[in-house]
Amino acid sequence: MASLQFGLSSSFASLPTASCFRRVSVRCSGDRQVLFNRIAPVYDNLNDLLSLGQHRVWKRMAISWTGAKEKDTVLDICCGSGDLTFLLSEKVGPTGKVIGVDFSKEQLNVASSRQNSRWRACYESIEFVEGDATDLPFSNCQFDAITMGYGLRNVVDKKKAMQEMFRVLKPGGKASILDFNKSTKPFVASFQEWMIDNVVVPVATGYGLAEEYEYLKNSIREFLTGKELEELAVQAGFSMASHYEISGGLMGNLVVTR
Ligand SMILES: C/C(=C\Cc1cc(O)c2ccccc2c1O)CCC[C@H](C)CCC[C@H](C)CCCC(C)C
Ligand SMILES: C[S@@+](CC[C@H](N)C(=O)[O-])C[C@H]1O[C@@H](n2cnc3c(N)ncnc32)[C@H](O)[C@@H]1O
Repeated sequence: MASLQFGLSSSFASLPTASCFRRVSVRCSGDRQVLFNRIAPVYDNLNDLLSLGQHRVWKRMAISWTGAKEKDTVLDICCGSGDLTFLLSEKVGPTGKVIGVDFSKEQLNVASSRQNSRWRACYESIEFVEGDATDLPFSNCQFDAITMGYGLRNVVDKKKAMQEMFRVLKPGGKASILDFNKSTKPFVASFQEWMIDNVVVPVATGYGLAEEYEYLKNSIREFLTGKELEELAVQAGFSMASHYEISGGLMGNLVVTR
């Protein structure tokens, strides 16, 4: 046995170590949790750099579609570092209530640091909560409005996430779901993938996060088209569902009404 082990170990000795084949598996929820924990320290800066700041425009559009107003109680699902959570708090003000929920501890740590580092009265209304979009720790009909920015595409069970969104939203309330658009136009899809391959991943490689950002391409390929997202929302019980393409179809925003 020893010789066999020796033989095996000696033949393996010349092979590259497993770490050379480090591939980031992102098939299951736990893998995605690890991925977003890993990118948390650079996530905001890379979004600004790689979208030339445009992602802030897209997020403000998503907020405007919620109809959130002063004194509302609102929820940001898959809040990450809190971009949409902070924008919601500016809408509902200090008399409103905003909850940001995410399952990545590191993303929530960044969000809390941002909340503590720049004081605004409306930020006092924000609470960051660790939780899963497919099993929200909230009551039925608790929220006047909901946002979900670049989250649904990353959730493994999208149907359950949509059902949970329906459950916690008040009747007549709106949810605004911003994400990459899975375009049905070949040129748009090709441009999206070219940008990821030739701009996004090379830049991310400089941060040691090539595989984490390579995930983007397949996550969009495996996502739902705008029409399919509308169908998913209606199946979950929403009375209205409209998907709007933005920035030439690179991004999309689904607006649903309970
Ligand atoms: C805010 C944006 C993306 C957030 C985001 C979502 C994810 O699912 C990820 C998964 C894994 C790693 C990172 C992310 C992630 O950052 C959108 C803007 C940032 C994008 C990374 C840049 C996308 C570039 C566009 C394809 C083309 C932009 C053209 C023009 C500059 C507007
Ligand atoms: C691309 S980030 C988006 C963050 C933020 N909404 C924004 O617009 O920048 C996706 C976030 O979704 C979270 N996420 C993915 N799947 C989740 C799930 N099942 N439950 C809770 N959070 C999840 C990740 O941890 C990550 O913070």
